Amino acid sequence: MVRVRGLHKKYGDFTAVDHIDLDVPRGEVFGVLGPNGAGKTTTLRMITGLIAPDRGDVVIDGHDLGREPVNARRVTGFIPDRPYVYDKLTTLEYLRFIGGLYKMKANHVADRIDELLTLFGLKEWADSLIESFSHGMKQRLVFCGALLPEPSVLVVDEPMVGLDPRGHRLIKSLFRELVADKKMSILLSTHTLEVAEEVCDRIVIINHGRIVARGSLGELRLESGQTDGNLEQVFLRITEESQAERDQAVAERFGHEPGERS
Ligand SMILES: Nc1ncnc2c1ncn2[C@@H]1O[C@H](COP(=O)(O)OP(=O)(O)OP(=O)(O)O)[C@@H](O)[C@H]1O
Repeated sequence: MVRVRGLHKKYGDFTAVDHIDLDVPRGEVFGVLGPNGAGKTTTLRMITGLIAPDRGDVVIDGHDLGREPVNARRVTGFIPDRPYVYDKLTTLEYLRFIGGLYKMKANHVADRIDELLTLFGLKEWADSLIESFSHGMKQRLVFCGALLPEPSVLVVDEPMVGLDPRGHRLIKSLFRELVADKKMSILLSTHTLEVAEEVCDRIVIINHGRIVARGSLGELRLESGQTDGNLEQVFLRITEESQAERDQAVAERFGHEPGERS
């Protein structure tokens, strides 16, 4: 499970993530939604330990990321928004390299690789150089690499980019299968709201680095007043309302600056 408390990150004077609290139990797909620049990637990268927060705590399966970074990362799989892979390796070399990093036993690595390449339709490219792969094939390979060590927490940033419709279907059903036996938690950020609607048990909506709504789709519908709406309608209503509240707060604050009063 994932427990996040008071996560905060500034870039210079700009606050990218502002006091985020999250709890993701095992067996749950948890969606992190928000407009461009809302702070989703920064939040997910802090949860995986790739960016250090200015303040706040992240605990992964009982391991505090600040105090036990290796133990916390050992159980975390990360699929970033762009597939960074070593182009000059073959599929097998790349996956064996990952197995080595996680100190997996060679026969277990071989079994897992076979299983994952079959699942992701890459078996016939096992000996091909990654540089010959399309964007979607690289994305499938990144999924294989992240799942190889059987993480208990999977953090996924924009998983659908580059995938064809068959890939979309595979990933959506895979997410539900991975959490079905309650051994894994998935934290997922996406702009593809149809995917979030289909796979997420609960959702937070972030805007300007802050959580502006959280709950199941049903709860978000109630909160937004869009009781029959789909997630897109609910998302647009909530983000528009939070933007209007923010604009009003800024106007009130700066509209009453001493120098501007008559
Ligand atoms: N390294 C950095 N230096 C300065 N500002 C940054 C840096 N990384 C992110 N930001 C800023 O922090 C804010 C949040 O960025 P982030 O990438 O987390 O947003 P996001 O919600 O993932 O957006 P998108 O949906 O467009 O991918 C943005 O305004 C971005 O410009």
